[in-house]
Amino acid sequence: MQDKMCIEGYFSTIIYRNNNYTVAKFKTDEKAEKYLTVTGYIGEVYEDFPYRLYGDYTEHARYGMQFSVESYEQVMPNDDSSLIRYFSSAFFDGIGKKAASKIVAQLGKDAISILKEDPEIVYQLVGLSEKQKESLKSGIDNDIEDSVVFLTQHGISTKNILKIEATYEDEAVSVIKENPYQLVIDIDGIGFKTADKLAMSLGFDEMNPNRIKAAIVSVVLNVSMQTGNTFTSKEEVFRHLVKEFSFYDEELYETYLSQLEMERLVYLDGDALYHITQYDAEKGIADFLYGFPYIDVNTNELGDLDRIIDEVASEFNIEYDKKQVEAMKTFFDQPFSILTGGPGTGKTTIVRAIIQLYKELYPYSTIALCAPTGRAAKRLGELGGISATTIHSLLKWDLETNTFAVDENTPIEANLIIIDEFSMVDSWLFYNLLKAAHNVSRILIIGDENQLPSVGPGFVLKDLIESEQYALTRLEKIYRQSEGSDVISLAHAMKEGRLDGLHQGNDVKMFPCQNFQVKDQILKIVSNAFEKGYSDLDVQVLAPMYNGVAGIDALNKAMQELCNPPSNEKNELKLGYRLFREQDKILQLKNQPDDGVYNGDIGKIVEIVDAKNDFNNMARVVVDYDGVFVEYTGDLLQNITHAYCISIHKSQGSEYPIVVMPILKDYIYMLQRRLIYTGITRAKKSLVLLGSEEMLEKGIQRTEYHERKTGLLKRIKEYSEGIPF
Ligand SMILES: Nc1ncnc2c1ncn2[C@@H]1O[C@H](COP(=O)(O)OP(=O)(O)OP(=O)(O)O)[C@@H](O)[C@H]1O
Repeated sequence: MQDKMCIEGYFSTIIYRNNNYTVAKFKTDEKAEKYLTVTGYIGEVYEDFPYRLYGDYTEHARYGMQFSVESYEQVMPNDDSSLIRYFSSAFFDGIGKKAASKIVAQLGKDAISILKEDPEIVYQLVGLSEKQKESLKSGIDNDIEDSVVFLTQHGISTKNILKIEATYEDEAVSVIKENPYQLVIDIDGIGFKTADKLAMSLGFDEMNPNRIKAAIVSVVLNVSMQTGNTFTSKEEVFRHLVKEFSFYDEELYETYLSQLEMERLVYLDGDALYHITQYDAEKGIADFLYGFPYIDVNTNELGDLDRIIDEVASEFNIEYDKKQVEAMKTFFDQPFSILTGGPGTGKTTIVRAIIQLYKELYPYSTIALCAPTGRAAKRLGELGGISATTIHSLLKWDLETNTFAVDENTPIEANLIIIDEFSMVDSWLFYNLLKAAHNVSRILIIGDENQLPSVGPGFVLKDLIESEQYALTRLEKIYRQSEGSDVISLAHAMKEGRLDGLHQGNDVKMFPCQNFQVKDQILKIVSNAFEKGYSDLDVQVLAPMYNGVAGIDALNKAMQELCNPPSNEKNELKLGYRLFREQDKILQLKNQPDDGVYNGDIGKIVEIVDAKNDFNNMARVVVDYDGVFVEYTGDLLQNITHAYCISIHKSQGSEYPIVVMPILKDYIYMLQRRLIYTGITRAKKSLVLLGSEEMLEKGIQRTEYHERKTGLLKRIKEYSEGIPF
């Protein structure tokens, strides 16, 4: 901070504000009315309080000299005029310029610190009404501004300061001084590292119990997030403590674990160690489903179901087979049911029928259709004549705090919830959905049980099915006969560990090639597809890893050259090792619900504005996601990457006309049946596999590899066996 420029003055006008990114007029000289435009992440500021801003002057091509703020702090007013301005500000209700002058005249230039130290002094002031004295006392008591100064001094970013203030209000400084690691627990977005930095600068000891306990909680959560397992083991966490924190005391470790368990930060189940959020999620799911539904469901009208199914069949001009009819009846018979099946087995067909039947049977009821990704939600919405949303937007997720506005107190206002692509739903998200579903009378989940599990911890679909406690319809007959049906046959064979039809079909091709040849082969295939009229959005290359000659990064670079070469007409932006260009195919990496764009969505860059041409002095990228335009600046730019080649995990929930998938020896540690199956079932029309058939064969034989450790099945069983816990 020391080597940064520093200016002092008052904020006068906020010109622009978006997620705390602020452009403001800042008065640097009150008498001369001198203003400067300042930009940066700035929280709530007060007009009548002087501020000290740290940062740099920047010359803006269009708007001239500006000051880019890196951090800021309030300055205690200490001359007559700024003190009078302060005491007559909105902080002190009922105190005007006259009364403020009296305060300053009696207490002098240290008025603020005198009042802070001894607020009772207000009663000794003369010339103020009782009301004014009370107002002075309560206004001065406001500690928030001290916390800004304190946190700034300890290197906490402005963004995090805003979150800390919102959570602790007046208590911020005292909470942090006592235990900075409390931030990890209370503030989403502040991790162990940030809190640790603060603690170290406050002089905390490396072996401070709060530090080691916070480290344990953070390791437990990180291991879960990295592995997808909902729990880890006591031993594994201890190994991390030894390696990363030089903590060797096993006895003390046990003590800390018991304390953390009592504080409800972790949960121990034998040797299995859960982060409390993961335990609560699994227990909460089992608990909710055990008692579901929580309201009376009237099933009297169902006498007519057979007739109405016939009506719907003729309306849609289809003859449902026995299993499909059974699926519909099960849905109406059971409040919670699961529909599973591979591609082309009629899942969509059944959902469409169920929606129609439900509307006829319960014309005044409402249906919430949702899916974990934006793309899947869009597809789902197209079939039922009802709009579908992502689960996150159904629950009104708040990105900043990672909380849901729709919850047990503000529940989902629908009678039926249908969730598609359920294999992608993790345990924590499902729990949050169920918590808000007490007024719902029916839930239907649909998913392909052979696909990869969710990115987040848990394997909910698998556990629910394996528990055998819930109504399940497994669709097996393949109906799709048209384009892409060879892909579907191959997928179904793969489920049994076979590769039927790999060389016979028209829609599936396998070309042998070595890893160093993959790039050229892909470029050839993509060029051929372009010649046939396909666009780069139609062809999706999928790979399981990022590094190496045939990794995602290298393939993206090569494909960018082919699909979107440099041109004078296209603006570019370099971000780290990536070079974005207008017209690039882009992948969204995170959920951004406010912008209507979600993890896994694919779009095209329509505009890149260089920082020097931007009003806010920030580089800007605008991406078009099929009509939804999203603007990225600052940190948000981390949320996009190139999408010519993406990971199989990221492709979950999406489908593409042509999928090209290298299967190479390089990927040996990644290849397993669920991964390959998920990748190939993304192909709607054709699938091109490149590489080694031997690796493909090996991969699909690997079924237990990387299987997740979860506790949901056990929790469900405990409930069904009536074991209280
Ligand atoms: N009983 C049936 N009679 C005739 N065609 C059917 C029947 N059931 C489904 N189909 C047809 O089979 C095709 C695949 O069905 P559907 O799209 O519902 O399957 P899906 O399981 O949702 O597949 P995917 O997961 O690939 O989207 C569709 O064209 C559908 O019209």
